[in-house]
Formats: sequence, C-alpha cells, structure tokens
Amino acid sequence: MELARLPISASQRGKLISAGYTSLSSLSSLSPSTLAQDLKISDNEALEILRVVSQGSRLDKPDGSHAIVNGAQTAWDMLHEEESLKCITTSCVDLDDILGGGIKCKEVTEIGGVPGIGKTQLGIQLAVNVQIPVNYGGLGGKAIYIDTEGSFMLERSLQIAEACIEDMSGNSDFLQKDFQSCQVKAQPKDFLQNIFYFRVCSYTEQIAMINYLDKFISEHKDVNVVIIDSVTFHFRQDFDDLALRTRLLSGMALKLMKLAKKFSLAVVLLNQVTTKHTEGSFQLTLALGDSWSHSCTNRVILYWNGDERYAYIDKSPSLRSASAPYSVTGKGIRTATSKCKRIKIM
Ligand SMILES: Nc1ncnc2c1ncn2[C@@H]1O[C@H](COP(=O)(O)OP(=O)(O)OP(=O)(O)O)[C@@H](O)[C@H]1O
Repeated sequence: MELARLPISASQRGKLISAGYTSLSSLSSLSPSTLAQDLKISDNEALEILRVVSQGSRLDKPDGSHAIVNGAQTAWDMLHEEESLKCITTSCVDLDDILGGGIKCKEVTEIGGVPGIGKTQLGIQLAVNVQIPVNYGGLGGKAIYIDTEGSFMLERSLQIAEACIEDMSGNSDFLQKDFQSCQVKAQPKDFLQNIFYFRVCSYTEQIAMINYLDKFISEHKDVNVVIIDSVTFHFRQDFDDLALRTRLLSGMALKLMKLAKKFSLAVVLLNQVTTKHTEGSFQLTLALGDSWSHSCTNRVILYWNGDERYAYIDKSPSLRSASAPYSVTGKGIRTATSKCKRIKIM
C-alpha cells in the first residue's frame, strides 16, 4: 500500500510528505515520539498513524493471510458500545427520559420546530451543559457552535451558564451529583470560553467550515458537541439547482456522521419547519425533509400543544416514539412545571 492510499487524514498525509516520509518503509522503524517531533503532532496522534502504517504494511505482504476488509465488530460489542454512549443532558428531566438520557454522543440528532419554539435556546443549553464536569455526571467537554442565522446570543449564553453553575451548587434533578461536598469552581466566563463560535454567511462557507472541522477537532480533542443553527438556512435561499443542493447536503451529512463517530461527539442540527402540500392539505415538515431524511440518526420535533412546549421523537433506530413537555425559562431549558405534566409513549 502506498502512502497516498493510507487511511489517514489529508492533513496528516500532508505533514508526512512535507517531513520527507514518502513510503511506508520510511516509517516502519520510527518510534511514536520521533514521528510526533518531526510532524509537530501529539504522541497519541503519532501512535495512531504508526498503527495505521503497520496495518497497511501487513496488507502489502503477499501471503494473503490478511483480509482486505477488516474491522468487523460483534453485535455484542456493538450493544456494549451503545449502552456506554455518553449523553448530554438537556436540563429537562422528561426530555432526557424520552431521549434515553440526553443527546447521544457518536450520533447526529436533528432538532426541528417552528420559529420561537426554543431551538436556539436548546442549542445554547447543550453548548453549556456539555461542559458540566464529570463528577456531576457531565462530560466536562467543549462545544462548537456554528451559527448560520446570527441567532446566537451572548448575554443569553451567560445567563444559561450562570444558571447551570447555580444548579451545580444546589440540588438539581437533572444533575447526577454524587459528590455533595464538591466545590463548584467554574465561572460563567469559563463556560463561554469553552464554546468555539463560528459565524457562516453562505452555503459555501458552511461546507468549507464542515470540511475544516476534522482538523479543528483533531487539535481540540475535548470538543464533545457540534451544534449547527440552523443547518438548512443557506440551502433554502437562492438555490435553483436542486440536484446539486441534494448532493451537497448529503455530502455534508456524511461528513458530520463520520465526525460524530471518529471523535465520539454529538452532532446537533437545528432545523426549521416548512409547509408541505400532501393529499390536499398543508402539513408542517422539516425543511429539506426528503433529501435530508436519511442523514440523521435521530430526529426530534419541537411543537406547541396549547401554550405548552413539547418535544416529540420522530425518528430513531433505538428510541420509542414519545413526546414530553419542556419549558424555556430565564435559566434556560427546564422541566415543564405544568400540573398535568406527562410523558406520552406512542
Ligand atoms: N430569558 C428568557 N426567559 C424566558 N424565555 C425566553 C428567554 N429568552 C428566550 N425565551 C423564549 O425563547 C423563545 C425564542 O426561542 P428561540 O430563539 O430558541 O427560538 P427558535 O426556535 O430558535 O426560533 P427561530 O427559528 O426563529 O430561530 C422566545 O419566544 C421566548 O419564549
């Protein structure tokens, strides 16, 4: 196998070539620390490259003893992996319940709803909640927020971060606080510092941004959630070539799925709703619904039921269809306080 066909990232390949490594044999006797120094990368990344190189060299051997397709996983391993998937709490107990614990890492979750239902509020809440320390049942991670509409609000993020710290200091339903004596040292500004914000103003910028994410996250391995608010905004405007639009969106979705798996992070795609004419009537449907429908692992629809906000699991390979109420409060997303609060399993 040549270097060009080695399954490593383009940036890693570029660094290898720039450092003068042009064949697998030139890498075969290197130690991870030497390679890390030469390529100016971490020891772990160097070790991973050398592991791929060693697999590639074995495939090159003519004895045919290694299968071309490798890496099979048993269903048991997959079940174990699924059970150990980490989740980001939404700060709403009922919503976490129907989501099987919260927004899952390694998966792409689409959250759609009408304007004003609270999509951006939920996005900001997740960007804050992903930072809840591990000893509070959180992930202690960082967030990437890609804003296509300009709807991210700094002051609101600060409010939500302050409320999150307040919850960690007191007793909160949604935090798994095992360490009662733990002191909360985090400051609201620390939460804002751990949100990497990108503003994209066109679909080309959005595609470039998503292509860049692999490199960015490789350099910021503590990122556990990528939020795009909203994913379809630039694709709904001035797009005459629908076939091209579908191709671009599918390519983008595939990259996001790969990122979610590769870096064990949650991808959250906020989406708008539009009306669709079917069988003589107009129905609310997620924007770009048809070309998009296979691109996400889970789909959650936010809607109004009277004056209460509800979330509904519309699509998921592992969760039952269910709906649960939630509220948007001064503190952010919270469990609905309504007396007739219920979780409805469909
Ligand atoms: N500080 C606050 N206290 C209580 N509720 C708030 C607060 N800030 C925002 N909200 C609620 O959140 C709603 C706006 O939510 P959000 O901006 O997330 O909607 P959205 O679904 O993203 O809408 P759009 O599609 O237009 O971007 C407001 O209508 C209000 O009801």
